[in-house]
Amino acid sequence: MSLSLACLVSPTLPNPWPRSVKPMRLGVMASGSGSNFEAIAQAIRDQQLNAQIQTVIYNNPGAGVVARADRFGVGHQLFDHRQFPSREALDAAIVSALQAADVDWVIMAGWMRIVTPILINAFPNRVLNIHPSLLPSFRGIRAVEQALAAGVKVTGCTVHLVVPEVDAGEIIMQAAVPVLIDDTAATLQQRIHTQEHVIYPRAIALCCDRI
Ligand SMILES: Nc1nc2c(c(=O)[nH]1)N[C@@H](CN(C=O)c1ccc(C(=O)N[C@@H](CCC(=O)O)C(=O)O)cc1)CN2
Ligand SMILES: NCC(=O)N[C@@H]1O[C@H](COP(=O)([O-])[O-])[C@@H](O)[C@H]1O
Repeated sequence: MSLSLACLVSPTLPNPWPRSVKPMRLGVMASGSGSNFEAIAQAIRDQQLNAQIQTVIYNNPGAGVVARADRFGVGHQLFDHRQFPSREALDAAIVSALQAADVDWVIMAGWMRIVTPILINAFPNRVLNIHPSLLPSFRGIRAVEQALAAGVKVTGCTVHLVVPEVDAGEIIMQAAVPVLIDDTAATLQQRIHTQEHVIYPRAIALCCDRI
């Protein structure tokens, strides 16, 4: 099955793909709370995902992902973007850390910085991102607020490959949620989050088993 068909695959179906014998080695990049990191780590613990998280890269001191990583015994490294002279310098440092951890896939889980070809080209077709809309609608930051402002009745989340153009890479999997009449950004974000935590581990399993 080509990956482009994968977006038709229900995230709730049992994974029909054969498991890789060797666990895939993941590097997770996060800027915030880390609930998607936790969903991935829990899926691994539950043997729903044949992978291991080698390291968590985060850019905001005090990000909630640190405590979650500690709870799962996963190491973490701070790369505060404000301490680097350029995007390129930040990305080069992150690439070195990811390569030192010998990761196969880079998993962006709420990484709120635009990355450069330095990072993307270091892991060709091996960088994934989760976005809180049904791409190509509502690219960029504040996608949930964009959907509310647009008055759409259905939105959702998307797992896609990362390319230099923001939120424009091949779509791997999507899930839709209704927008309710009394939704706030917080209530809609929560509904989307629930679906993110379902599809991200599934999408990673799909991608890792295609190698
Ligand atoms: N080259 C790419 N970089 C990133 C992608 C991508 O597809 N290509 N996905 C994003 C994730 N993302 C949306 O899903 C996203 C995150 C952040 C931004 C952004 O404009 N960031 C600003 C800073 C915003 C802030 O600090 O609050 C910036 O980097 O200047 C856009 C899209 C991850 N990166
Ligand atoms: N444009 C990127 C973007 O908005 N990403 C979003 O950040 C959140 C991170 O939550 P988490 O830290 O709890 O995983 C997620 O909802 C993800 O879709």
